[in-house]
Amino acid sequence: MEEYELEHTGCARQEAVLVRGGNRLCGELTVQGAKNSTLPLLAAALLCEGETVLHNCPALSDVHTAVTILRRLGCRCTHTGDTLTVCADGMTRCDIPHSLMREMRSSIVFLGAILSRCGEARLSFPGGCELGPRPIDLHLEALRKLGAEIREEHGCLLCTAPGGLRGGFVSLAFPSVGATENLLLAAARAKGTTVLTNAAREPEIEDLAGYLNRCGAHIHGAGESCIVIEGVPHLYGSTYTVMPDRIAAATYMAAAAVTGGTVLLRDVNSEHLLPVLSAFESTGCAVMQSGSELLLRAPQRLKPVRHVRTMPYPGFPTDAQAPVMTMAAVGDGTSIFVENIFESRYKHAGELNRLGAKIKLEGKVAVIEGVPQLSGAPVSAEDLRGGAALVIAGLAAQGETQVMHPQYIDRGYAHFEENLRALGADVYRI
Ligand SMILES: CC(=O)N[C@H]1[C@@H](OP(=O)(O)OP(=O)(O)OC[C@H]2O[C@@H](n3ccc(=O)[nH]c3=O)[C@H](O)[C@@H]2O)O[C@H](CO)[C@@H](O)[C@@H]1O
Ligand SMILES: C=C(OP(=O)(O)O)C(=O)O
Repeated sequence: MEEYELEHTGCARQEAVLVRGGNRLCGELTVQGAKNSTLPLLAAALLCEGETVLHNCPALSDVHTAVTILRRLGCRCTHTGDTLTVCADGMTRCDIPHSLMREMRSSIVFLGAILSRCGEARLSFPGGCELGPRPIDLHLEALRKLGAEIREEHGCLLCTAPGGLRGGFVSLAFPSVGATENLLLAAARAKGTTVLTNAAREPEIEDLAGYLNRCGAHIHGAGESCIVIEGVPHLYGSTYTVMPDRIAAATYMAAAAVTGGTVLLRDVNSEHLLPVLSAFESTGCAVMQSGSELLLRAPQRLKPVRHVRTMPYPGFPTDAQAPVMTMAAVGDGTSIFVENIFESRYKHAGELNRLGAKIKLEGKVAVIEGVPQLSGAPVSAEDLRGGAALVIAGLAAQGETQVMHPQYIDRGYAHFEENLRALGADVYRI
């Protein structure tokens, strides 16, 4: 075992992804473990006595940040390959510095876990990709229902749970993924029973509950709108395999699709992908599933995607909106997208237009008139999925595309260029 040092690139600002378009992508790929599952699972390690051993952790800068937070809290973190081992028995602190909080949105899920473990927590507001306002009012409201006292001072959240957290009734005004996770983490060891209604139903919630239950928690109904958590006094660290990343899978499918290619993905949970599979099928792609494998075969020219409306799970995931928009951009006809989750998640559209796409925006609606051919140009990633979408568009474009600020892509895709090269793409980090 070595001290944890995942080989994330932590790249400097002047780096770019260089794509020479035109190659048809063909081949096989094993999909990484889910970022959005790994991060709350690492926070869950704080609640456990003994070691948490997580297999299938992707090598991402966000995972690196989560491990840095854990180490700063006094946890021991080691890794072998994609297995991370965390022991929180020697935890010494209950605060996270602003510099780490602002690195990623998921830093906020440490709040529920630290509060439960220490009875107090001090941290600031989380950072992450700019997708419009991303308040945490629902997280704080939910934790207050469990007895937390939270004050905001100079941008810092000062949280205590005098007498410990107690179970309670919580109804979320919106099925927020992060607020649901924070509540599961806070309630798992609270005194008494917590009932959460209008909970997020994303598969990552089930993964978190699955791990906590393996450690001794009593959580019922994860994956449904009503979750019941009977608090237990102790949780014991366990071994667990992170679920496959449904958004990474959709991204590689889109990459193959825009090049008229064929890709066989391994380690996929097709059930989690149902909301996006119909979008692929509407473009004329053939999709075949067998066990944990999924085969996508794209036609030479895609049909339009027609309609995409992002919604909480089981609706179409907002995280797949940008990659799928690249397919609409080269489809034979007009597609209409409606982004219902985040206020400002179309920053990639203007950059796609630089590559020759025809996308018009009006509020939450994007109208995409497919063009037969994109043409390479310098563009800039403004967020994680938008950055991946620009690389995908570059694969379909004639000539060279340079995508600046690839550090966004490193937040969510492990070995992105390497994986695309394995499928035949001409793509390099420069
Ligand atoms: C690390 C992680 O898992 N990130 C995912 C998580 O983000 P995240 O957990 O931040 O997303 P939420 O489900 O909380 O946010 C959805 C919507 O609710 C709003 N909201 C949320 C919390 C709150 O306290 N108040 C509030 O108004 C947000 O501004 C947003 O408009 O779910 C999103 C929606 O599927 C995904 O795009 C992100 O990839
Ligand atoms: C928006 C995302 O992540 P985060 O919530 O961590 O910013 C994402 O994974 O697409």
